[in-house]
Amino acid sequence: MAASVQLNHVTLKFKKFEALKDVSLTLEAGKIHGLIGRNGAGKTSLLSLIAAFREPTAGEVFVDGSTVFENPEKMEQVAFVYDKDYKEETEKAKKLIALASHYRPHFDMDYAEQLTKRFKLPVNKPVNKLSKGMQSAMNVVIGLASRAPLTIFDEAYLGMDAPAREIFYKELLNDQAEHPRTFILSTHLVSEMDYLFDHVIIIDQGRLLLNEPYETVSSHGAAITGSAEQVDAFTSDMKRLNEQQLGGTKSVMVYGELDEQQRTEAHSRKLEIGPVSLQDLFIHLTEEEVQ
Ligand SMILES: Nc1ncnc2c1ncn2[C@@H]1O[C@H](COP(=O)(O)OP(=O)(O)OP(=O)(O)O)[C@@H](O)[C@H]1O
Repeated sequence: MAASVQLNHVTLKFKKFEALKDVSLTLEAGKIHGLIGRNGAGKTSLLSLIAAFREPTAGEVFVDGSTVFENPEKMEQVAFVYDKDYKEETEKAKKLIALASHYRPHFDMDYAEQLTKRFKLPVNKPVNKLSKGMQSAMNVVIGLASRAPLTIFDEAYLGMDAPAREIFYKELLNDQAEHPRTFILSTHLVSEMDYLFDHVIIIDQGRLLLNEPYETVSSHGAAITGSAEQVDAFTSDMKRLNEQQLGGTKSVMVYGELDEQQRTEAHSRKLEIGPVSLQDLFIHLTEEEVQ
C-alpha cells in the first residue's frame, strides 16, 4: 500500500517569518522521494505539514486525497521518523518498538526483530542510555517495520556510522521491492543517498526549486572527462560547477544541456560525456550570489 501526497499553494509562517512560500507539489504513490535543501531551507517544516504535525498557514495538504491535519485515520497511514529527543526516555528500546506497533496498522513485528538484529540494537537497554546512532537505528527500525503507506525519514541517519547507514539503505530498498510504499527521505548526504531516489525535490529558502524524476536531473548538466587541455578548451565558455584532475586527465562538471554540435565537438576532442551529479547540481542551484 502506498499513498500519494498533494500540496496546493502551501505557506507556513512562524509569526511573520515565512518558512514555506506557496509550495505546490504532487508526490506519486510508490516512489522514493529525496528531499534536499540547505540548512534552514524548510525541509523539516514541509515534512511536519505532510505528517500533520502542523497545520499550514495557507494552502492544503492531502494524503491520498484527504486532508491529514486532525484526521486520525489518515495520520496512522503516515510514519514520520525524525531526530527525537530521548533524554528523558527511560523505557527499553523493545518497549518503544512494541508501543509503535499498536499505533501502526501495518506494523510487522517479525521484520522489526530482524532489523534490530541487523543493527545489533541492544533492545533491553533504556533508550536514553543508547548511543545517538543506536537511537537513530531504533527510529529506523520503527519507521521501516511500520510499513506505513507514507513513510518519512527526516535525516533519520543522524549519528549512525557508515556500516549502519548502509544497512538502512539496503533494507529500505529491499523492503520497498516487497512492500512498496511512498517514501520521503530528507538528507544532507546527497552523494551517498542519491542512488535511492526515484524522484528529487529541492527546496531553497522556503521555495520549491526542483521537482523531477531522478533520471532527468542529470540532463541539467554534464561531466566532461578527457585530457586536461581538451577539457579546458571545450568548457572554457561554459558554467563550471566542479572540477577534478588526476595526472593529465581532468573531469569538469558543467551546467546546462549540451546540444548536438557540442556533443560532436566533444567527440572530436576525444572527451567523454557523463551525467552531472545531483550533489554538484544542488550546490550550484542553491549557492548564494556573491555580492
Ligand atoms: N518553531 C519555529 N519557530 C520559528 N522559526 C522556525 C521554527 N521552526 C523552524 N523555523 C525556521 O524555519 C526555517 C526552516 O526551518 P526547517 O527546520 O524547516 O529547515 P531545514 O531545511 O529542515 O533545516 P536543516 O537542514 O538545518 O535541518 C528556518 O529559518 C527556521 O529557523
